[in-house]
Amino acid sequence: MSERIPTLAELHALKPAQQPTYPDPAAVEAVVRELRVRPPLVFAGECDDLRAHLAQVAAGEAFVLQGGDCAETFDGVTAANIQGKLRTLLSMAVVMTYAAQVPIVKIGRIAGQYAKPRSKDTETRGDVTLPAFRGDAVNGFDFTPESRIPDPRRLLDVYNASAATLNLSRALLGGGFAHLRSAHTWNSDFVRTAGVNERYEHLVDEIERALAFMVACGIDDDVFGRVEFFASHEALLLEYEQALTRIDSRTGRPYGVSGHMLWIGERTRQLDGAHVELLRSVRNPIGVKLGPTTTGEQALALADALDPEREPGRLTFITRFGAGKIREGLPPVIEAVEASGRKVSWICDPMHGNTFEAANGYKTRAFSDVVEEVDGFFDVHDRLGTWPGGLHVELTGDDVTECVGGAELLGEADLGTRYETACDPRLNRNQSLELAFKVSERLTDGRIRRVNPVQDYTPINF
Ligand SMILES: O=C[C@H](O)[C@H](O)COP(=O)(O)O
Ligand SMILES: C=C(OP(=O)(O)O)C(=O)O
Ligand SMILES: [Mn+2]
Repeated sequence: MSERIPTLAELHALKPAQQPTYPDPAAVEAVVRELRVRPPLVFAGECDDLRAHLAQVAAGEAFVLQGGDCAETFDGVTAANIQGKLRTLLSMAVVMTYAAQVPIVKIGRIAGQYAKPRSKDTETRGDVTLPAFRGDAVNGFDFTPESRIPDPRRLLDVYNASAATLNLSRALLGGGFAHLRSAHTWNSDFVRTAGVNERYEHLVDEIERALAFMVACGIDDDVFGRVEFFASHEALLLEYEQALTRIDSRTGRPYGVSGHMLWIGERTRQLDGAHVELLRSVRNPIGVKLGPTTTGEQALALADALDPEREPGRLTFITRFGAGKIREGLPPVIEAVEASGRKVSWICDPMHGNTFEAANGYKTRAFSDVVEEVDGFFDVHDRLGTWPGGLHVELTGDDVTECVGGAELLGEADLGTRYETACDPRLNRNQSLELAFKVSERLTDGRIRRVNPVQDYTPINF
């Protein structure tokens, strides 16, 4: 890990991919100056806590649930929207914890997930071609020439939106919203889907009985009232991320303070690239997305660059091979990393390798492909004797119609009913919960090492 924060000039000299071309460099400098004096959004000590939890994941003693929007939007910073996502994540986590009896490390794709890498620089509608939408952090979603011009002042809006989102999340999760006794209410206005919902209600009934039993035994159930929750996003925009990289006063070492966990995307993980250069300098836990072309050699080189000290919990590989490629493509990558003696966390993103365009033009994913990739992920790890460390998904708290399939049997003709994503199609609440049940079935395959959450994972967490 390099201990010096690279300058923006040094990073730009590395010709970073997927950066906006701002029309006014002076405006960018002014924004960066302003960001540099804003308070950190997260505390470095919290990043250390998450790294410690991820060390347990790498050791096969905990499982990660990481989820949220593909692209957060400024309009989406409302209480209802944030609560909806948290409720979805909490209900998934409770299902997975109860069924699998393994601590679930809860990480949102939230409070910073505003910038998008794109496969094409432009978007064409009819005979009009404009710059692609790159997330609210960069330009506007409206398909007009003015709106698509990158505006650096949006980075200040990202900071403010992230601060507001974190503030509400911290208040809710520390203030009773996440108490296990409330588990029924997280699901109370779900669209009733036969099977999934009943299963959830049944499970929560059992948890309530267990809680009542513990209270009767004299255990204070306040310990089930708080949830540890972490924020993560793709560290894509160098101006924003570098301006929010600070020296921690406790340790004198650099931390990215825009989120607890930062990840490098599939399109920006070049070994000699600017994103690797910036993130190797910070102490946060770091993720790297690995797509279907990844070789064992590349993964190992990334691990050496980003985690030279082999620090437990430092590095997470988020694999997104696609349902049809994971069984062939993932084993050599895991084998190469394992053979080096490294212990990283392996997380499955079953979304990004499974995107396709429906006949009616909607960008979508099939729930069956998502499940197939998750199954492939568990099968590969089972076969290699490695620990399947977690799940990374794009989801929302709303009953949207963006991914086809699932218990509601959404078809391509249904996609237009409620298609609201600003970028990639997300699982809706029912599909998310259904996936949580599938994952917990795989986690209970008789393979998990049972741990005692009270002794091995503090603070107490459901
Ligand atoms: O969220 C991820 C990427 O930005 C997205 O998958 C790219 O999508 P595109 O192919 O529509 O640009
Ligand atoms: C861009 C994303 O993924 P990837 O880098 O894996 O394509 C994403 O997570 O939204
Ligand atoms: Mn996405």
